[in-house]
Amino acid sequence: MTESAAVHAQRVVVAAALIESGHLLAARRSAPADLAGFWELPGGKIEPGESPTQAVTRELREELGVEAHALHRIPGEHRLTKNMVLRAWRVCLRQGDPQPLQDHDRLRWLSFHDLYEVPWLPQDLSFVEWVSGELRREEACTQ
Ligand SMILES: Nc1nc2c([nH]c(=O)n2[C@H]2C[C@H](O)[C@@H](COP(=O)(O)OP(=O)(O)OP(=O)(O)O)O2)c(=O)[nH]1
Repeated sequence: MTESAAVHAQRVVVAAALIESGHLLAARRSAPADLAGFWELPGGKIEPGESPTQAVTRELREELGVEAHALHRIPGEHRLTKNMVLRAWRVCLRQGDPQPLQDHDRLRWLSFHDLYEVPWLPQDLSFVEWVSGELRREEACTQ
């Protein structure tokens, strides 16, 4: 890779929309100071050699102590910085009960009705909006 290509290489942050029984898992960030207290979809940066879905699985193992599987990407993306972009995946839980082991100090399972009760990071809102549509459809099917 040329020097200028390396400077412009894009780092991807993967975020997981973990949905179970009509609820989305939201995580409250504990650091850094400017993000602490805001809620997000758990995840992190893709490591060299990893696919996005492998990164989702690794991050959820590290941060929440669960085994999870990325099903498909959620449309859209958010540019975080010149070299970093946020993308999200719809994820299902395979094993375990999520715990805030790393980067977060609280977790909540949110239903369609309380999805916006927490202060989301603004950059996550388009993904939360997509999830809202999914949860509304799921709820309609179970009535
Ligand atoms: N994981 C995650 N990060 C988000 C979201 N929204 C958002 O702006 N970010 C930002 C916060 C951070 O600047 C960056 C991801 O950093 P991170 O600290 O979670 O990444 P990481 O687990 O790989 O940790 P590290 O390499 O920085 O130690 O993306 C989101 O929904 N999930």
